[in-house]
Amino acid sequence: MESVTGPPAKMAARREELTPMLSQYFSLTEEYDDALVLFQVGDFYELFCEAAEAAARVCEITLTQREDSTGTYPMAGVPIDNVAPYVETLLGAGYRVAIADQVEDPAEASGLVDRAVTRVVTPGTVVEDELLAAGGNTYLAALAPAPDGEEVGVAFVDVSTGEFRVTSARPTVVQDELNRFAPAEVIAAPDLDHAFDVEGMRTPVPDERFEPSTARERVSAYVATPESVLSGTAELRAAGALLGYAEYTQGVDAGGLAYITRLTRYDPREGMRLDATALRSLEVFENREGGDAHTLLGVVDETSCALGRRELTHWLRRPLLDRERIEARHDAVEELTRLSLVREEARDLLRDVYDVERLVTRVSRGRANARDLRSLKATLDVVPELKAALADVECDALRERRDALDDLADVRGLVGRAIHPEPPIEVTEGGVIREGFDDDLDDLRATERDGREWVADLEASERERTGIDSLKVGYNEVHGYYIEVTNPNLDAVPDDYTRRQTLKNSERFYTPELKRREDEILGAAERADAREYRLFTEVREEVAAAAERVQRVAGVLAELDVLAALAHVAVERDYHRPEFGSEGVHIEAGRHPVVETTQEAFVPNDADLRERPFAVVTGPNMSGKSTYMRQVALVVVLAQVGSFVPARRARLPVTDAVFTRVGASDDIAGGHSTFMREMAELTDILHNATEDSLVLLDEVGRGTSTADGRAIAWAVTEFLDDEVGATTLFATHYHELTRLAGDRPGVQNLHFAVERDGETVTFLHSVAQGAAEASYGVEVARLAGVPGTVIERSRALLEDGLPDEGRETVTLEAFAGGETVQNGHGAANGTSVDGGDDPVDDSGGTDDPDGRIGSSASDSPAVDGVPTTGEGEAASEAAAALEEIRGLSIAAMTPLEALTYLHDLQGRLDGDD
Ligand SMILES: Nc1ncnc2c1ncn2[C@@H]1O[C@H](COP(=O)(O)OP(=O)(O)OP(=O)(O)O)[C@@H](O)[C@H]1O
Repeated sequence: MESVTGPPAKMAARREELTPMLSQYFSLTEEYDDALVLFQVGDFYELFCEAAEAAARVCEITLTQREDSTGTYPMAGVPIDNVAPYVETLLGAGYRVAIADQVEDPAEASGLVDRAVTRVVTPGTVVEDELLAAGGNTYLAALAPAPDGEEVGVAFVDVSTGEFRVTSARPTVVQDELNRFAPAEVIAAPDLDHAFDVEGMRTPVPDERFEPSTARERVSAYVATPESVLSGTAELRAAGALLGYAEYTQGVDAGGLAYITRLTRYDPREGMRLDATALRSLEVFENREGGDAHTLLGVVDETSCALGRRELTHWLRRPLLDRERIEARHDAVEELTRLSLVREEARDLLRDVYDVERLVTRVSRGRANARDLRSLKATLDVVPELKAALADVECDALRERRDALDDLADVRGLVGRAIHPEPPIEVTEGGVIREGFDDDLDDLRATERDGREWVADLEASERERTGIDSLKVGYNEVHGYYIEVTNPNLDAVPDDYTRRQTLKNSERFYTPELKRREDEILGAAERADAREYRLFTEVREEVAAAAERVQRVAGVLAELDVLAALAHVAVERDYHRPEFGSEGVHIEAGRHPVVETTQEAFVPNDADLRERPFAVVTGPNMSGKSTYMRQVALVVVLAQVGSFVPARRARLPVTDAVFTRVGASDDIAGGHSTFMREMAELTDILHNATEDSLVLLDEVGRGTSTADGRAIAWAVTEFLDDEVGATTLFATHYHELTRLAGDRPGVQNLHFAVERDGETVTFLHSVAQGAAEASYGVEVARLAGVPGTVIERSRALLEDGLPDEGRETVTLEAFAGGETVQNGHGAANGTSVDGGDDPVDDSGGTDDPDGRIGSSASDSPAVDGVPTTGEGEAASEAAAALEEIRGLSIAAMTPLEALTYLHDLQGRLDGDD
């Protein structure tokens, strides 16, 4: 980023000559040198010099010139009333924004108005409602290494809700946690060696924030004995630095974030390992295009309020491992599926629940207005009703939650008595406090009211007294109350009228009594407004003192909302309660929770992985392989989240991790080649999967040559079966893998069959035992219209193997852009490897170290036996073709595209097209 934060160079050069206001601006930019300072001048926030230019560019606002003794410089401003969208744009462009407010009433300032930074807005510390997604979380994270360097402490806070979590673990686990929480901003200790992969902004902070003594002091401001909550200095440093930085951004002193009451240390092993790759490929939160339509969250999110939605996201992000806890959730869901009236009543009541987690943080920060307090009360009013609705529930999980609901009668009562039911947004202009709450206030308002009534009656009485029928009594801001008499009636004006204002057709007057009343009314109103504000802040502080209790209630409401939502989904979508056992995965009539909602007739499928936990899944493209594999994983995930599952019956082991290596995920943006990425993901699985894990492999080895890919796939299967014992579903086009089932008792073949009727092929989408036929690719090619001769030739080659095996051939090394190890097996000749052959065998390859083709084009298998049009021409055509092939991205092509391309190429080499 260009250096537009910090003090402007131009001002630095002429520091002494700056006007007092710009000098103040300059000091603030020096102090907050990692942010753009928005400097309040009246109703605008202004920026100057380079900062103004940057803001003008990013926010598309007008740049103006300002002139003083130091010369001219650019200035840009945004209205205070509508600052949120600009802040959002600046954050989006990678800036932090320091809000420098006037902290003194300009009317009372003797000279320059005092200004101070009241808030630094950064991506991870946003609290403004306009900038936050409802029902989501925005996390800030801090990382600090343990003294032994083995573990890393990591802390997360959501400044808008007060959620605070700390843990420490090995770097790979910490990386998983970072993926799970996806913090919008991260700070790291200076001695952190390990590089973590995060998308959020990395913010440098002063080293001392991470010093153990500073950090300890900071944490102590929130929990009496940090050691009772945290384990080890890494956690302490991370937590302390995080709190320090969060306080800095909110402009408060140590301990000032009073609503952070739940500093929780957690163990990452409490949750199923579900890394970013798995979350992505299972489309839990985002679909493959990055949108939120057609995701697991989208299907099961039947929550009624933002609290519930946020909680559900947590649950999905961290499925449980503890069977008791999981089953307690299932008990609750089950009971709620039965008690449909209770469920629907609860869901209805929960719709009136506001986002109290955020409300209460606003209350604690002294930012809540009277409407917020009313919303809080409206939410708390739900509690007794909800308790009543749940009066007869029986399972422990629901009873415990119901009983944990504190209806906070004191807080509700206070807000109910004190705050007007429909208060204005402003809290300084009266109308906020209810009558009857405070005698002094009532007296003041009575005086005001009496005065106004007297004025209201004045018109009639003065008309009568003066006999002027057109006489009017009015009020304006500048002159106050007046009696208006039109020019023709001026003769009738009594002596006690004093002239106040002359208009074109009339004169305005006041009387001594009117003046006295006016002073009384205005004085009473002003004092009443001030008193109301004081009373309001007192009420707000009293509510803030109950923040921890409110947050606990919010937590229980959130859980009840999720349980009711899951029960609703179970009923609506015909999900059933899964059981747990140790025999292995067994799902009867399972469905893909998302695909079934988009498909007119979804075909349910069984998955029996008890005896043979490793399944090689074959079948043509589009037959349903990956849908099937994902549905098994999603059933497992949903079960451990505490949900019922889309299956007639499911008996499952508790799974410690779901790993996926699905599709040749294009990670061009990430700078890795597809194949490298694929192998990196595979490495992670092979190292970390256990016999309690579920592994999905889809098309492993696709990014390299067929021979390499097949060899890797074979070896991976052996390793997972022999060494790991994980439950595995492996979809592959390498048909020879199906032979493994013959030798290995733990491996089974499953396939997706299609029904053929003459020219038409119907995908049945149903899984069956055994391997698919090998020639589906050729079949699909035929359906797509590849010429008959090519099809016949392909069939012949499939059966007999490619001609001239052992001769130098075009190796697929060229296809992979030179990144693979050359292997002698050509693209297709592997299909002829018979039963006894070891597919990893590297014999019979070319020796050409460059991996280029050998002698002439006529050596290539594709032109075998085809007359050439002339040696020289053919050679140059072949060279051009090879060059083209080298540039191809095979991994990005479908088999059909590859086949069509080969066909065209053949035509060109034949010279007859
Ligand atoms: N059980 C099912 N019932 C109905 N339709 C299904 C079913 N499974 C899959 N489909 C439909 O078939 C389409 C293709 O499924 P899927 O992507 O799982 O096939 P695939 O065999 O993995 O294909 P490829 O090998 O090309 O990746 C899906 O988008 C879905 O619309």
